[in-house]
Amino acid sequence: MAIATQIKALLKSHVDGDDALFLSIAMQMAAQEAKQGHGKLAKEIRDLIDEAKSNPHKNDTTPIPLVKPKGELGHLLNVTYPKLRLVDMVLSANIETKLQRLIKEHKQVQKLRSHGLAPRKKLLLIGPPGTGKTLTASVLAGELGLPLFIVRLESLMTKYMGETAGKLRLIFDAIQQTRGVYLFDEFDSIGSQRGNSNDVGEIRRVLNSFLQMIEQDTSDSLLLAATNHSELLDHALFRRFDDLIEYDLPEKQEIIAALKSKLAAFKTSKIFWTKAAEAADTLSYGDITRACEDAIRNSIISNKECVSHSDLMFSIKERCLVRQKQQSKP
Ligand SMILES: Nc1ncnc2c1ncn2[C@@H]1O[C@H](COP(=O)(O)OP(=O)(O)OP(=O)(O)O)[C@@H](O)[C@H]1O
Repeated sequence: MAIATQIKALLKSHVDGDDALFLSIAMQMAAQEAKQGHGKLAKEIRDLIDEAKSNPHKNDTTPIPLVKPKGELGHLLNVTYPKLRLVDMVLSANIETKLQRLIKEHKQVQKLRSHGLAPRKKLLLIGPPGTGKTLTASVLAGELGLPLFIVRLESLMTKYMGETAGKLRLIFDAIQQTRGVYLFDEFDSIGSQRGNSNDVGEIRRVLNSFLQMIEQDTSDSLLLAATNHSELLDHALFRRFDDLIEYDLPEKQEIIAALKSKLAAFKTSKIFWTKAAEAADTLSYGDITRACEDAIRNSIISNKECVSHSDLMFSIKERCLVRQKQQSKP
């Protein structure tokens, strides 16, 4: 049977991501077993080595098999397999740099680990609605070939708040067991420092459980928390995250890029992009997406072959009115 030093060497080569050394130690073990008369075991090890050689890990982002949470976990997590890429987003230079760095770190996780380091993996995403926080989670999952798990907060925060810490435990066990991108959307409902006076003690307990679990997490999963209300977050939370990404409404050039990208699926006649961007300057990316979809939909329904400048301006103005009404609500 294999001796402890060989097992140690095997594990070390695995941690270092040194496949050649791993297989060579395994070959030595097969030879040793054969010498000791364990022919069947030796053959089984050699067959496994042959299989590993003919099917090497291509890189660290080999897609993992499809998973679907079952039982209680199925109520808490919603899984998808996004195919989106960074190029599908319009990004400020600052956010793009941060996301590219994160993707590189996760694609080269073994290299970092061989130096005793871990990739950045706990991100706090803050910013107004429709500015790309959820889209970022999809893009990271798409770029890394990982499943995206969105935590269903309405199932987590039941009226029986005492159950919430147990449910959080289930989620953190899944984070450990299944590598993926895990998004806690509307995170302020857990991370808030306030709460109404009845449940403030319970919310505090849930927050403390979350803080403990995030601190103890040693998985290779990415853990994202997104909120539109960073001002409500407990200050203790900020330092538990490896990076903070701040989203904002798009600037003029970003609006133009978003309009062009969202209209790309349909023909357009001459559009005055700067004028359209000026009209849309209070809108989020989410609103711009809807305005473009409205304009395309209207053109199709009216049997037009393309979206004209006035069609687009009409849809943008409609969206601006919706936004104004939302903002005037108390
Ligand atoms: N940076 C972006 N580039 C291109 N499209 C974007 C971008 N951000 C958002 N969108 C578009 O807007 C839609 C809504 O964005 P998303 O759901 O990511 O917003 P959010 O910040 O998570 O909002 P909320 O806080 O309301 O959940 C996306 O599905 C996408 O079509």
